[in-house]
Amino acid sequence: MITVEGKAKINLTLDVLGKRPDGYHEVAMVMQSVALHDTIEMEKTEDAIQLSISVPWLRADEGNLAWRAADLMRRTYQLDGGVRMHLTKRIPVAAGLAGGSADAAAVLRGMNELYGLGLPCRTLCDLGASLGSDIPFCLMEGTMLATGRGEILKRLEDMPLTWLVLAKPRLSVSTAWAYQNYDAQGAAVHPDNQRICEEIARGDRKAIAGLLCNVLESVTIKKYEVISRYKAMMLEQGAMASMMSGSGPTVFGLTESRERAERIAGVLRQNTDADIFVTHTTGKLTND
Ligand SMILES: C[C@](O)(CO)[C@H](O)COP(=O)(O)OP(=O)(O)OC[C@H]1O[C@@H](n2ccc(N)nc2=O)[C@H](O)[C@@H]1O
Ligand SMILES: Nc1ncnc2c1ncn2[C@@H]1O[C@H](COP(=O)(O)OP(=O)(O)OP(=O)(O)O)[C@@H](O)[C@H]1O
Repeated sequence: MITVEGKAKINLTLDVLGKRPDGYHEVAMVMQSVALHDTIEMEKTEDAIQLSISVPWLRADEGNLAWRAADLMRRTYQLDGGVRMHLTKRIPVAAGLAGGSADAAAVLRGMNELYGLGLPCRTLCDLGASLGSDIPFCLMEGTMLATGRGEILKRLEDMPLTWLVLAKPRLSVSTAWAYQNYDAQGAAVHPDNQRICEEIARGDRKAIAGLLCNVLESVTIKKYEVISRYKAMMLEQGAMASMMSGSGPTVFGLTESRERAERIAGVLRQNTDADIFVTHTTGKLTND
């Protein structure tokens, strides 16, 4: 039996450059992995794919991205067996943190290892991209500039280790809905991706914090005002900067220390009904 991990991500920036003929949007965004992760135990079976999950409310059948990733590997490489998996879910679902993508990435890695396929990361990324735009990033981890529909990745220097607070309101946002509504309203402010990449290369945490920008934020805030409230609370409590991740609704606040992150988390836990996590940024996984 092996145990694999899938880490959550946050978007330091997210820009939408236009709508494509295939229905996806052309994006340019800086993505960052964080330590909050799901764990999947995996062992070979004769032929079935079996999935159990630590929470009852998430489907454990062929609709689950972990299941679909295992099935994709089995079909693509005509494997002569299946896999039994147990998923310990910690990353909030439909939260803008790529939880499902993280699980799929972990299973792709796990099947590669269990079946001794020896596939390089870039092959797993190509396969992963067919299941979801965020999956290639979840395979690479660290700090990346993502373009195309999010699957074209350029490795950046790892962002300097930064503690952060995550606040997940008790609501879920559909990614497709957020992109669709963006088309109707656009955004007044766009991220400066070139500058943030330069500041990441310099390792200037404060400058990075000053450049956070996500064009989907105003779309989701329009429907769920609570997001602005959590942002304001984090800033009042001394976060360097605060922003919604991905299509939301999770809000993250970057902080100067673990102590500050814990303090902000304490205030949010007392004054809101959001799910609150304290975590930190993590670096690259492979030497691609
Ligand atoms: C919001 C982000 O999480 C930011 O990192 C990603 O762009 C979304 O990545 P994801 O959840 O892996 O998205 P996918 O599963 O590939 O797509 C879900 C839906 O989101 C919309 N979508 C997604 C990515 C993209 N570049 N343009 C889109 O319009 C499409 O309607 C698509 O059907
Ligand atoms: N293993 C999984 N974990 C979480 N959600 C899953 C999983 N498999 C399928 N899903 C479905 O995928 C949808 C999106 O969940 P996910 O947690 O990946 O969203 P997200 O954090 O908003 O992702 P992103 O940031 O990539 O847009 C949910 O509606 C959920 O039912």
